[in-house]
Amino acid sequence: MDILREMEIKPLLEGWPLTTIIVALLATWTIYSISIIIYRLTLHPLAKFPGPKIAACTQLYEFYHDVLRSGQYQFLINNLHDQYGPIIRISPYELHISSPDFYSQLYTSASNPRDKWKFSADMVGTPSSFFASVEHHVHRGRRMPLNKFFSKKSVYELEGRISGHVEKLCKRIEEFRGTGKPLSLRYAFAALTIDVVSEYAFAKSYGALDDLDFAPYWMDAVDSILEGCYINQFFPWLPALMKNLPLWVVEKLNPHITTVIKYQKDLSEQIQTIMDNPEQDKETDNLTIFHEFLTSPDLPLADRNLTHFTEEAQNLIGAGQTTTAHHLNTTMFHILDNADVLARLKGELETAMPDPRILPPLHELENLEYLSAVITEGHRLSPGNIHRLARISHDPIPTPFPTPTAPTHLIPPNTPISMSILTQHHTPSLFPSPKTFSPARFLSPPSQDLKRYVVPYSKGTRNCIGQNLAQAEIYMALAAVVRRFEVEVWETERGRDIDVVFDFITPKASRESRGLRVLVK
Ligand code: HEM
Repeated sequence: MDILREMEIKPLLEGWPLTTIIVALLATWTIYSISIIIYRLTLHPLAKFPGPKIAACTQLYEFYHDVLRSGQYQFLINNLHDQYGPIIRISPYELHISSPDFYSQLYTSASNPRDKWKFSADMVGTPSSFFASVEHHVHRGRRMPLNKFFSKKSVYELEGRISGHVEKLCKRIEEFRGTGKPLSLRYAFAALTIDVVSEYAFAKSYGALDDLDFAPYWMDAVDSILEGCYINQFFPWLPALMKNLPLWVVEKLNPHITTVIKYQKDLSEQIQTIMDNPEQDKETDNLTIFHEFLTSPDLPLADRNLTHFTEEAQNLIGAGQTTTAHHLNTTMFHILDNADVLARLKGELETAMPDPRILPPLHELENLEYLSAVITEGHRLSPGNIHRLARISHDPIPTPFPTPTAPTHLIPPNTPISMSILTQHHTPSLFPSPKTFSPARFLSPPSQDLKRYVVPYSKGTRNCIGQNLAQAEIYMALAAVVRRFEVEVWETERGRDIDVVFDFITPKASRESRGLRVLVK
């Protein structure tokens, strides 16, 4: 075979100078690229949809804005909607929609299944997790065992685990009272959320609230993993390669990763112990997600292994920590930054918590009208997940927005279609002055209708599995901190420290941001 191949190729190339071969290859590549571009602009099923031509021609446009400019495409997409309308082509393959009424058509229940787009599933570098499962049925099988664990009922049952950590947070805040020493609420809240999610899911708190400085390395580690999300997307083989590199090389490339690797090792050991004896702890309070996985008939056999469990655990920690901490940090800033909001919230909490030392049960806090409005407005103004969430329908979807260039009103099947929570929450026709923090917009009678457009946890089969846990943390922490402490914002500016300027799936403020810092009086 080899001799035959040599005989065919050799005479063909013999006598050709190297430059001629390179020029021929380049010419072939150029002709191929031009043909692809012409196809994408003319005959491609998405050719009729509006949007910048450069985005339709090549994904390098997205690469430029998300990889080279660090998570900037989402913000540009918002501006592109002003220019091109509610449905736009943002890459050769993907459409983005800004019409809030389309949300429930895209993020649907199991009776109208959607797949995830592999390109966006690759962002987190955990291919065997349910978050990154592409096909609807694979996702269902992997997520099913945990649905019960994170249900509203389970959260109520485990309320004590959460409030215990809120009490610990308050004790730590107390240490700063009257000292004149600034307290980083950003790291304090992040410590709370990592302790809660680790205790809730793995029955083993990471003890970040016990650390003198609130273990900032946890948040920094999760942040640094998330900053790599676009690299993972464009080079999906990279996370697997990193896992196989010697530790010292990985540490050189990303010093924050040491915490994560150590934590993954701890987690693997804990999982292995449970795998060796899944019946252990069954009668105690120490049930973990791994017990659920191992004893659930729903989890496919192929997924009952250490790699799968570790990836699920890693996602829960990452998703559970930064998102909830972001809400607490941002919302607390806006409460303190708006004297009337603070006064009204304190008034409501004084009635609900006559003895500030006693935190009412969660269901009572959830019935407080103003606290609920503040929390919803916090989600609206600065949602914890701002990246566009792409879904694929195997059937064509009718679009309600006719455009001169897309007269068929049908989105072709198998097209990645995305919407973004940030775009939706900042729609001025629904939320006038969208950048203003105004809980009152959710108080007047039309508010119930307005609330359905606030979708911080997304919708449909792939909505946030941890939303009941997150809501519980947020209600308890805000109620306790606002009722018990007089705090004053310290050297924190909205533009520099709070407002979001990067989309790394979760939102991030400027590089100079130190988060919310306060003095406790
Ligand atoms: C304010 C807090 C939170 C916000 C705003 C939030 C937001 C979201 C959103 C928008 C999604 C959908 C992502 C997608 O479609 O790709 C999601 C998924 C997810 N969230 Fe959350 N989340 C929060 C808290 C939590 C917590 C506390 C946990 C952990 C217990 C968690 C675990 C997850 C997981 C595992 C998924 C993947 C669900 C799936 O693919 O089926 N989240 N979250």
